[in-house]
Parts: sequence; C-alpha cells; structure tokens
Amino acid sequence: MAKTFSKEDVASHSKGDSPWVIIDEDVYDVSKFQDEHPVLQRVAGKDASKQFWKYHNEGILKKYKAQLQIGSLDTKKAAPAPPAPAPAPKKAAPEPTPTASSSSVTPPATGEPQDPYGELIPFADPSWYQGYASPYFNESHAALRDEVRQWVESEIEPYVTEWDEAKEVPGHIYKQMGERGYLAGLLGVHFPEKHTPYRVKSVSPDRWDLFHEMLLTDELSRAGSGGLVWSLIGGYGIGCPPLVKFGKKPLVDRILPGILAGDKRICLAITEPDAGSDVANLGCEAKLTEDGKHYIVNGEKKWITNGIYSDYFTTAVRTGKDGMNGLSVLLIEREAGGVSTRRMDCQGVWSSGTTYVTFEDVKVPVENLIGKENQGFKVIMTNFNHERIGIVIQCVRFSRVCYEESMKYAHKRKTFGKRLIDHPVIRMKLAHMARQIEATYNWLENIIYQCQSMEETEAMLKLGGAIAGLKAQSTQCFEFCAREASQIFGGLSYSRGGQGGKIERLYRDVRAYAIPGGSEEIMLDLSMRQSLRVHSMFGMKL
Ligand code: HEM
Repeated sequence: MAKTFSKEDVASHSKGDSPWVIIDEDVYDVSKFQDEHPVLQRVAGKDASKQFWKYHNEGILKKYKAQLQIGSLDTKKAAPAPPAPAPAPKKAAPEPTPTASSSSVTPPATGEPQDPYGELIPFADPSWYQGYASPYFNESHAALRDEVRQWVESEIEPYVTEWDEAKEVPGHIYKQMGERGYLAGLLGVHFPEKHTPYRVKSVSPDRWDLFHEMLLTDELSRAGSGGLVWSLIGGYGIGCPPLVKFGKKPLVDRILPGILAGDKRICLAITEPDAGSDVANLGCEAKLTEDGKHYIVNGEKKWITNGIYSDYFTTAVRTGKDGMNGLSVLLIEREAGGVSTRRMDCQGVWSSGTTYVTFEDVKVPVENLIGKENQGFKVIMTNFNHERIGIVIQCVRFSRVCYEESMKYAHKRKTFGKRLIDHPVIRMKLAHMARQIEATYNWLENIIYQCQSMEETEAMLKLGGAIAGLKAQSTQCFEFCAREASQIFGGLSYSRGGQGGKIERLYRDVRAYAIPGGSEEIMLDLSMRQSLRVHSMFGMKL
C-alpha cells in the first residue's frame, strides 16, 4: 500500500540531505534531484503545486513520478476508479463484409456516437472522440485508440525529447511495434496474418481496416515528434508495402516475418543527390550479369529515412533507357556487402535517422526484383498515395498538438493582468488553427473512406489528385499551427525542451513534411493536372 504522510512529516524535510515537496497532495523525495534542480531547496518541506504547474506540463510528472514519489498526504482522497479501458460495444459486432477493396474487410460503423474520450478540449481530438456521431468509427476503433494512447502516454511521450536529442529511439520500442501487431497493421493492405504470429490486442485481423491504420498513426503522432513517428514507421511504411504487393512469394515468405516482428528493418531508397520529386530521372544503376542471375548495383541515395538502421532497402534503380520506362525496383539486402550508410545532419526529425546510402558493386539476386523489370515506375507510383496519406495523418495530429498545447498554456499564462485566453488576439490564433485542422481532417476521413471503397489501381488513378492536394493542405496547416503556437508560447518555444519543447521540435520538423513525398508546389500542380485528366475521362463538361 502507498505510504501516507502528514503535512508536518513533510515540513520536517525542509532542510538537509533529504528534501521533500508536495505536488497535488502527493509527496516527493527530491534529494536525488536537487543538485540538478537547485530551485527545489527553496520549496523543500512545502506544498509546491502552484509553482510546479507554473513551470511544467504533465509530461514531467509522468516521467519522474515512479522515481521520486514516496507517498501521498494523509488528507488525500482516494482517486476515483479509472474508466474501463475500452467502451463496451453498443451492439453486437457487425459481420465483416468482403469488398473488392485492397483492405478486404470494412466493418461498418454504427453511425452512433461513441463514449466521449480524452480531455474533451474542443478540436484537440477528432470530433468522434468527443461524443459526436461518425459514420466511420465503431467500438473496435475506440478500443484501439485507447490501447495505443495508453502505450504512447506511458512509454513514449515522456521520453521523446531525450530520444530526439540523442537522435535515436531505443530499439525496444521498435520491437514492441512488431509484438503489438502495429507494424503488421500499417501496410495499407489486409492484415498479413500468414506472415506474423503477432496480433493487435484490441482488433482482430478480419476487422482491421484503413481507419484502424489511420488511428494508429494518429495516436503515435500525439507524442509530438516527427522523429519518433518516422523512426517507427517512416522507412517501414513506405519500404515494406511494395515488397508485400509486388515481391515474389519466396522473397516475401523469407523476409517479411522478421520485418513484421520488428527484428529486421526496411526502408525505401528512391531519392538521389540529383533527383527528388522527379523520380523519372533517377541514375542509380543496376546491370544484369551475363548469366542473368544477378544485378550489380552502383549509385547513391540521399535523405533515406531509417537507412542507418535498415537491413533491407527497397531501391529504385535504372535497368533500362532514360526516363520512367527504364526504372525497376530491387530489394537490396545489407548483408550482400557493398552497402554503406552514414547519418545526415538535418533540420528536423532528428531521431528518424536520415541517411546517405552508397551502393558499390552490390550483387542482388534477380529473385529480389520487385514487380517487373523496367516497370518500376508503377511500383513507385502505387506507393505514393499510401506515403502521402501517412504524411497527412501526422501533419493533422501535429497541428492538433500545437493547438492543444497552446490552448492549455493560454489558460495558465497571464500577461497584462489577464490569462492569454482572455485576449481576443490569442483566441483568434486558436480559431484559425482549429478551422484549418478540422477542414484538413474531414477531407482526410473522406479520402480514407474512398481508399477503402476502391480497388487499388482505381484508387491510384481517381484519388491521386485529391491526395496530392490534401498533402499540400496538411503541410500548410501544420506550418501555420506550428508558427501560431510558437507565437503564443513566445520564448518558451524558442529554447529547446521544457513547456514549449514540443512546439520548438515540431516547428523544426515542418520542412520534413512539406518537402519529401512530393513538395507542396509539385503536389498542388499535380492535384489539378491529375484531377482534370481523370474527370475528362469521366466525361467532364467545361
Ligand atoms: C518533482 C518535482 C519537480 C521535477 C521532477 C522537476 C523537473 C524539471 C525539469 C525536468 C525541468 C526542465 C525543463 C522541462 O523539461 O520542463 C524543470 C524546469 C524548471 N523547474 Fe522544475 N521540477 C520539479 C519541481 C519544481 C518546482 C517545485 C519549481 C518551483 C519552485 C520548479 C521550477 C522550475 C523552473 C523555474 C524550471 C525552468 C523552466 C523554464 O526554463 O522555463 N520545479 N523542472
């Protein structure tokens, strides 16, 4: 049982080697922390709740509680019982309905509101979290939301600043992504049951759909670090789907289980020092050996997410003539030799491991060809929608994080005798953030629904334009929210760490979203060109 102390017990620890403080009726022995944080000596033996909340956010207590708390005040009332982890189903689960879609099962939503969830700050979560009805989400989504949120809040969020500064997310977190079935759920296809024994605890494979996938990425992004999300799914989310969709069965059977388990890592190697969004001009070369059994690969790849950690590289290579019809995709294995990787220093997403890759005479068996020779452009294009949607999901949640942090801070910080929230200029900033977030998110939900209702090639054709437009919308929304949050936090978001730490980090991460996966300029132009092309096929009349 937790120990209880009287206020007098605490007061007797106001000096000497073992200072104690009270925060929210809990008692902390801060002796091991006082050298690092000398200000604690000033409040030793006292209730320091007010000072504490002035200078910190919840993350600090989550991180240090286990280490420093020794008990509670004897006057503290027992906390109310925590809510059940997942709301009970409102009605019997609907039978899964097979569809022609790439995710073969679409559990229909009930259209009824789910139980309210989270802190209920308006617009800080999607509206279906807050008791509003949705046609897309049912109790299985609500259960997954809770499962992921608990994991992120307890094991990830308190440490992301440390990991970002160290430029590395610990390996056990990636391993848990495998064991929790999350890697398997993030492929943009059916849940790959045959290739992994791991399952997502709260959703059975036959019910898994694209809204579960969206929600998983959304909740991971709530930690407020692009580096974290890219470290966990940046390479995998774009490097693995081409293998699963276009790889030959023996190759997939051999390597996919290790990848899904979180034991082996994979990334996508397309961009080169001289070729970014114009993938048709790639130069990394793969020459077939005379016996026709191997390709010999030579060339360089730049800005490759997770490259330094990766065992496998899903790589775009030139096997034929110039232009898009001479490209192929090869799965290159690091252990073949001739692959070297070095970390690049970048503006943002520090813990994601952005990498410069060099291939020197790497011998790749022809069995590792993904798709057909010289038809790699199709493989690359098919992947883009999935990648861009992933970027959109993250950008919307990062925008919400900027908004939520600002809203909380605006309720505690006072200037000119008023809380920030009582200044109309600050409310205006929050309102502009909220309207952009909701517009972007509602378009995203619609696109996810369309993807789920269409066969993959149809989706690639019909939705490519809209997804490109949405990608640009989401990165501009994110940039705007990071900027406005930064203005609200002032100096606190200019220095790293502390209360404005998430904002400072996310501001640095913005360009990592606005440039890769198709820059804003290219996306906006494509959104028009592609949509006009498709709609003229539909019989558009101008
Ligand atoms: C269990 C108790 C406490 C813990 C674990 C703790 C921990 C921390 C940590 C880790 C930071 C670094 C910045 C951040 O990550 O937020 C910090 C900053 C700070 N803390 Fe504490 N703290 C505690 C209590 C207090 C109390 C009682 C006071 C005031 C009397 C205080 C005043 C400050 C100040 C002024 C800063 C600098 C804020 C800034 O740079 O804007 N802390 N604290």
